Amino acid sequence: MLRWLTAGESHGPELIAVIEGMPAGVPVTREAIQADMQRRKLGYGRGARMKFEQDELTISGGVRHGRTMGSPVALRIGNTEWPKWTTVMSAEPVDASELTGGRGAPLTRPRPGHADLVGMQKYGFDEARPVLERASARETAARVALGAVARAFLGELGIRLVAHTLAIGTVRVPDDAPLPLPGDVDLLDADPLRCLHPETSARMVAEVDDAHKTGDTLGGVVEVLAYGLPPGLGSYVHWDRRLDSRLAGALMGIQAIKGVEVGDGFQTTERRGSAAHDELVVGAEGIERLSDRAGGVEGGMSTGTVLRVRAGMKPIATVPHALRTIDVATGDAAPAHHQRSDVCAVPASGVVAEAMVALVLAEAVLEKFGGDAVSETKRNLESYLAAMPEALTTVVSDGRG
Ligand SMILES: Cc1cc2nc3c(=O)[nH]c(=O)nc-3n(C[C@H](O)[C@H](O)[C@H](O)COP(=O)(O)O)c2cc1C
Ligand SMILES: C=C(O[C@@H]1CC(C(=O)O)=C[C@@H](OP(=O)(O)O)[C@H]1O)C(=O)O
Repeated sequence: MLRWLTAGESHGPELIAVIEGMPAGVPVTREAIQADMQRRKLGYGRGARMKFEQDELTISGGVRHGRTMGSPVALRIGNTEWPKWTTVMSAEPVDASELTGGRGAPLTRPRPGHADLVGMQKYGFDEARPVLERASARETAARVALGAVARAFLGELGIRLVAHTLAIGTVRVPDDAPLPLPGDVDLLDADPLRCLHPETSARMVAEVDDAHKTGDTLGGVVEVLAYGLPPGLGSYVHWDRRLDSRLAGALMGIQAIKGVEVGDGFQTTERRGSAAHDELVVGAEGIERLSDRAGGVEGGMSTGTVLRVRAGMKPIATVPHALRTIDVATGDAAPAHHQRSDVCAVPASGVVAEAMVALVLAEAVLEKFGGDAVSETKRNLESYLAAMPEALTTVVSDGRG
């Protein structure tokens, strides 16, 4: 069983992440995790905070000499901005007089579209600070750190992931553009929007500029691809064991994600059955699918073809051209609170989505193949594939072709 948790607030001293159930022998280094966290900070349209705040990673447990030991992997991500927040976010009680102005001023004008108002109602707060501190997507730095460990584990089994930006607002990569391969990650990271289609990327930049100029914000769509999966991860036997259900839950669990598609998703609903599925033929190396509309999942199980899932992000709620709200301290109409914000965080969401998919796949792999050491997981996976009757063998796409 693989389980993981994160803790920590947006302006607290640090984020904490723990993953339990990772086999021994997985290569994990501070440098590799830090590199993934750095990728999450990229993207045209991110706010100033991404530039001045640094993620300071410490591996506090579970790793020795660059390899996991089978014990819980514990990670700390220190926040270099903490010295500015020691009073506002102090764990110890502070005097009310210390919280009167600046950062300490009560946030009583909840932002429509953020967690502010309902969080106050639910947890009994009279201002939004304690709500937004945890609702904030700052927490996704911890998920990306855990996802880096999951990705390293999957990498040992030949499973490789890549995420890219498919749309920013209404600007979308053409349907016939080639899919990114795992080897394209550096190219994607070098693009301002993490988009592999240069013409579309340039239009996306213009779209972000326009939203910025008009005091507005943007959402979009990201896609995650996983290459090298064996058939049979997940199961059709129960709803909560379906791989697509678990992927959808994990992706919807990312702040601001409002829709998930597997494969061609909603587009499939517009097709007739004769043009909606992936027909099977016998090829040189076994059974092949003539198309990949299903996105690598049939019956809640991986098919062994490329896994393709998409997540749709709503526009950022902290709109500079502030939305109408109520000041809950006075009951009067007021503009929503706004200090600074991302204009667009879709490219970062792609990196987070990749981490979430890696965590779900790592869990599904361990459920099927087990293993206290990654070498054992690998042996079990190989023997499962070797024992597959020839008449049932499909070609696994490793993303090299
Ligand atoms: C990477 C990332 C960055 C985000 N940056 C902001 C931001 O700067 N301002 C903002 O209001 N929301 C931002 N959000 C979205 C909010 O966290 C999210 O809308 C909020 O937690 C409410 O949750 P919901 O949108 O799922 O209802 C970001 C989300 C992600 C994934
Ligand atoms: C800090 C991060 O993202 C933050 C997520 C976020 C939100 O409301 O989700 C709001 C912004 O923070 P602030 O309101 O303090 O400017 C983002 O910068 C991060 O991704 O590391």
